[in-house]
Amino acid sequence: MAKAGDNITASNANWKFSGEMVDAFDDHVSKSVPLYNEGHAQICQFSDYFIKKDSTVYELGCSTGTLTFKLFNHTNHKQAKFIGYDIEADMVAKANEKLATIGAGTNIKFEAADITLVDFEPSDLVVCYYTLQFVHPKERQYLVNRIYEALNWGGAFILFEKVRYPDARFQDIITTLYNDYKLERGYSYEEIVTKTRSLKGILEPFSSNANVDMLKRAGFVDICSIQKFLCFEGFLAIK
Ligand SMILES: C[S@@+](CC[C@H](N)C(=O)[O-])C[C@H]1O[C@@H](n2cnc3c(N)ncnc32)[C@H](O)[C@@H]1O
Repeated sequence: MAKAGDNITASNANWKFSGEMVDAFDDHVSKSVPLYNEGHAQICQFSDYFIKKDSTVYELGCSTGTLTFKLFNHTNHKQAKFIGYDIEADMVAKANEKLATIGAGTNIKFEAADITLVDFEPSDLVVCYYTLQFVHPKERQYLVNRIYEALNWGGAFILFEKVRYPDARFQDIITTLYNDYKLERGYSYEEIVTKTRSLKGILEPFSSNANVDMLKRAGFVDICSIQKFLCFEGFLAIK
């Protein structure tokens, strides 16, 4: 195991969202994902158009629940139902610990579940914030199809993903600039390489176009890009 920054250790092709990672996660993700907090704020602003008093709202891959809490705190519709799923029981335990301390009542629920297997109820808003990239490509289209099916007419799917660029020159430039971004945030060369190696076969970004094509194949017609910084992009798709 080698250092991947923020007290996280990792090894080749073996990145994990469990164990020691859980306590370090909030710090690590907000430092390593550009515009992490700004993306959350933007999603809260968009959510005003979709969350109603009888809505069900999903966060798929909720980790420690940070975004679900922000959505709940932001909305005027506290009666709406918020469901956060994460495949890692350790992450869900942390989210539930936070839920117990803020006492948000029973409208927020965190559950350990594989989002490729859960049955979704009709929903007005589904958010996947840097999660779909960890779902194996063979499962991804099927999951997005089911998200589309679960959405009520007029409901939204907000998808943020690490993305690839359409040709080698752009990809090369962006990868180098993202490495610079991490160096500027205090990560060492060793930590940056360790993390990159640990994500082999685990984080598989699609290009921007491939994400849009996947959304279209699922049935979405109205799709727009809502944020982009280097290789990090957010999409809003409305059913
Ligand atoms: C980068 S984190 C998401 C960050 C979070 N949305 C936020 O705003 O802080 C990705 C999360 O997706 C979860 N995940 C990956 N594959 C999953 C799956 N098949 N089902 C549920 N959760 C999954 C991981 O356990 C991890 O907690």
